[in-house]
Amino acid sequence: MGRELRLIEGDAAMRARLFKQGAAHKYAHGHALVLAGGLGLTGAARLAARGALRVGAGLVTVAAPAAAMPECAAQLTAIMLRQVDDADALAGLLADSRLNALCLGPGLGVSEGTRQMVTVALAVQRATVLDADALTAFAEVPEALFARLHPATVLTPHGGEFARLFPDLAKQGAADPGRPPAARAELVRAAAERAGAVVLLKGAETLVATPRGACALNDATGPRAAPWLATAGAGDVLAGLIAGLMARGVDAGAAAETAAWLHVEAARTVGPGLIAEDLPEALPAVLRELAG
Ligand SMILES: NC(=O)C1=CN([C@@H]2O[C@H](COP(=O)(O)OP(=O)(O)OC[C@H]3O[C@@H](n4cnc5c(N)ncnc54)[C@H](OP(=O)(O)O)[C@@H]3O)[C@@H](O)[C@H]2O)[C@@H](O)CC1
Ligand SMILES: Nc1ncnc2c1ncn2[C@@H]1O[C@H](COP(=O)(O)OP(=O)(O)O)[C@@H](O)[C@H]1O
Repeated sequence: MGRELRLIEGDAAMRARLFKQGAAHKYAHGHALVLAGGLGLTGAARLAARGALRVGAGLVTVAAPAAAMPECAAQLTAIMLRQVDDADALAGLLADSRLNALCLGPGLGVSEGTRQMVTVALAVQRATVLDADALTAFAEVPEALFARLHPATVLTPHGGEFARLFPDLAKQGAADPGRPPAARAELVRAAAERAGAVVLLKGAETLVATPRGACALNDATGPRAAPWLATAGAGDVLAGLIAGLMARGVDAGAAAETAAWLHVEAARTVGPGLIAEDLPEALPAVLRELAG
């Protein structure tokens, strides 16, 4: 018999981890850092950063290379901005241990520079989300990535990215939407065990597996269907939501599950016509409804 596949729900445990209490100041709610790509490529990181801020990280900073600083500065207000041109500069910035959750990948580019930044980020052993180009950059050398991962890392591949890192598991149908989630869950568990990190495989039926063998389903079919979530940048926002929750101290598995659930609720609040920018802005209504 297969192992349990839990359904992610907006329950009391989720409420307990989402709502801020008491008189704590902003640093008590964590500081998320989102790495941005070059000129003209910063939209994805800005979407992620906005998600991190809306989900309650106390502070969010975007780090961008020199050429992209004016573009970011023109677009960011509550979100802070720092210049980071390469892996050495990132290492310098990370000397500030208050930057407690990192998000790398959206719009970052598939390059040696991205691999070096991922390596630096993983070396400091802080809560980290790796998405998009941070995954694709290791397509030729997935074992080099897995060797550096730690349990506070969340990988958020879509089906294509999953196949680049786990080609054998993809061939067995891990990301095949025609297969039942319970069958796919075993393959996503195998991915998480191999990687030594949480793996969130995106789709209408998103699966979240931990390296210890737990697996949960965020079901966006049937009554929770939100097909309009298949829009450019939606996954970038999801990566930011996870980073924001981890900045607040939520562990990797719970952060991935909670973010996936909120993401679909936000999409359902907006409805058809949704674009990625709408997702962070829909969060206050989702959180209000969840609070009851
Ligand atoms: N506003 C912005 O700035 C935005 C910036 N963005 C940034 O762009 C960068 C590239 O990201 P990306 O995801 O668009 O492209 P890529 O990594 O080449 O993968 C796409 C290929 O994979 C395959 N594929 C298979 N299954 C799949 C699935 N389930 N879902 C999706 N794809 C699937 C499929 O190939 P096929 O199967 O069709 O041959 C497809 O052609 C990245 O940095 C991202 O952050 C975007 O987020 C958009 C908004
Ligand atoms: N048919 C669908 N129904 C519900 N959610 C979907 C559907 N298709 C994709 N999604 C969600 O939309 C997001 C797309 O992310 P991704 O593929 O990374 O796009 P991008 O790179 O443009 O941000 C994921 O969170 C995924 O779970």
